[in-house]
Amino acid sequence: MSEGLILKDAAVRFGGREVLKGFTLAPLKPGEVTVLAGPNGAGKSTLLKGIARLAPVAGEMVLDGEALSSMSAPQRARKIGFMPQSLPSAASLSVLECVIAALRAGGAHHGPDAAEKAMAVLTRLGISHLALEALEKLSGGQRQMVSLAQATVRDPRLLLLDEPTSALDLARQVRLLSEVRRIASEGRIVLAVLHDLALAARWADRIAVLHQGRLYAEGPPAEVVTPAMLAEVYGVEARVERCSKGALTVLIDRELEPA
Ligand SMILES: Nc1ncnc2c1ncn2[C@@H]1O[C@H](COP(=O)(O)OP(=O)(O)OP(=O)(O)O)[C@@H](O)[C@H]1O
Repeated sequence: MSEGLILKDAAVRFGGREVLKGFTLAPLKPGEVTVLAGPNGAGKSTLLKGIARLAPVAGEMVLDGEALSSMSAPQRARKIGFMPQSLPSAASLSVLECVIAALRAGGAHHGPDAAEKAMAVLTRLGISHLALEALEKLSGGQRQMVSLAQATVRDPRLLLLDEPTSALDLARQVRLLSEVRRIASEGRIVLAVLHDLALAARWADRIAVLHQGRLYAEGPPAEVVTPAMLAEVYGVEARVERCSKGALTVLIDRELEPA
């Protein structure tokens, strides 16, 4: 059995419009973090939803040798953790209850150890002090950390993250991405949408750039994040500078006139 996630010719149509067009990626391997980047409306969330079977997707999607389309919903829930772009807002539940509900969504952990497991995840993410707070009272950044707790509490084989750092301050961005790297290092597969390419370059093994529903480029960050890509895909004139430890700085000089 081949381990990893295979995405071949993924396509999504909404009405008559083709949003994702024959998207194929080199196999995503356990232990690796792949960042999916691209401009607004490129199709990134649609691809993640398609993998999680929350959007009507065609093409081949195979996880550890098994087609996602042939799995039952509970099987998929056990194998895939999905952190959506929109933050959780189940107002009447506490943080702990939300995370326990996410744990039970996979069909396992109905016993008293569910609370213990949920608390362990909250502690790892540094938000155990929020356990008994109502979700509606949390800040956007706090809710985003709860959303990660929900996506990871079932120890999924495949973790899909849609702009997981968009509401986080600098320290919590590092905390979240460190946790994501730790999860990957346990032999899990991670695919995350990030807009911040410098952040992506610092934390990802590979970056895939989606442009107008198609794969534009993929590879190690230093090979993918180039002034030519930034001009063609994002329409900006930019400089890319290498820093220490392989990190990149992206300096945007101006928006280019449309061709
Ligand atoms: N349910 C839907 N019905 C119709 N069109 C949709 C639906 N969901 C997304 N789209 C369209 O698909 C295109 C891609 O949207 P998607 O949300 O995947 O983009 P994205 O790359 O995640 O963008 P962003 O960076 O702004 O979050 C957009 O043009 C959007 O309007």
